[in-house]
Amino acid sequence: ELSPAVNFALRISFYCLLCVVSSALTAPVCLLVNGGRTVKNMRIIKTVVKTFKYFFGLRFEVKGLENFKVEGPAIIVSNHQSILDMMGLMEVLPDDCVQVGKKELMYTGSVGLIIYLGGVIFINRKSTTSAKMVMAEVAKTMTTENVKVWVYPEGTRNCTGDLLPFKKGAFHLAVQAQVPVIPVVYSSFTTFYNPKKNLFTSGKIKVEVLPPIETKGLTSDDVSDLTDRCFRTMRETLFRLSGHPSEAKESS
Ligand SMILES: CCCCCCCCCCCCCCC(=O)SCCNC(=O)CCNC(=O)[C@H](O)C(C)(C)COP(=O)(O)OP(=O)(O)OC[C@H]1O[C@@H](n2cnc3c(N)ncnc32)[C@H](O)[C@@H]1OP(=O)(O)O
Ligand SMILES: CCCCCCCC/C=C\CCCCCCCC(=O)OC[C@@H](O)COP(=O)(O)O
Repeated sequence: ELSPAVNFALRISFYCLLCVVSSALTAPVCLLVNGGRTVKNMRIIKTVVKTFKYFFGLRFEVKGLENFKVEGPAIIVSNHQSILDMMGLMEVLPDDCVQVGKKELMYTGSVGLIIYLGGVIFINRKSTTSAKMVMAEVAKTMTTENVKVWVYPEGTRNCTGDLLPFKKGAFHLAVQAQVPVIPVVYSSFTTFYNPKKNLFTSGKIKVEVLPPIETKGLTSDDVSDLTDRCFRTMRETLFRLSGHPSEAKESS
């Protein structure tokens, strides 16, 4: 019987190896099929990544996919718990949707290459000015190229079972492009995944795509309210999906 620490390290290493090897094998396919960096590669990447859950005994229960069916572009915002989120992302990712990621991801070898080929938008989190410039450019191109953009508004991974305060970039982007915000919430991983306790077992993840929040007519003055509204809705949903004790009491 392996100790929990060894077992955890082995499972995480296997996950990373799977990402590295699959990326190395998928990158040439993307290049052959689509010729270079394009969001179309995400369809190929998605097909590969959707098989990963079977290796780890993870199950996804998805509700509200119909909420993605908005006409034209949108900003999708979701909670970010772990590097495992990549599986949950690919489970529901709509076509023609790119993600915003930290630029450090570009330097992860084959994984960086596949992320680059998939059209991920890289931002420098250490420079608000340059991040804002990149986001403003995205606001323009998402309309002309008709793509959706997926942002993790917490800006970093957080596996506490709660949300970190939201950064405002995603909501500025939505208002600048006058496109709806679609929140997506994943139930807390804490029952089956906790790096501090060396816990990583099989488990079920509930996912809910919430109704789009319109931003037509909103200006930069409304960004804070929009951010708060999304935060509150997503936090309530997170607690409901995760069976949070205080929420469970309130709703019973
Ligand atoms: C085959 C197997 C292969 C595997 C392949 C898998 C592929 C999957 C790819 C998955 C990629 C996932 C990547 C995930 C990540 O990397 S998450 C981390 C990076 N993402 C983010 O950080 C996004 C969220 N962050 C933001 O939106 C921030 O707001 C940011 C733009 C980065 C700026 O950060 P910061 O300075 O910390 O921000 P604040 O929000 O506090 O803003 C400061 C003030 O500036 C104002 N602001 C912000 N943005 C804008 C804007 N666009 N226009 C105008 N003004 C803006 C903001 O309002 C603040 O001012 P006030 O306080 O309101 O006065
Ligand atoms: C051949 C060279 C090998 C290099 C090693 C590469 C190892 C890569 C291992 C695993 C890849 C996991 C999938 C990556 C996609 C998930 C993106 C992600 O979750 O990034 C974290 C970022 O959102 C927030 O960063 P921080 O929480 O602030 O930090």
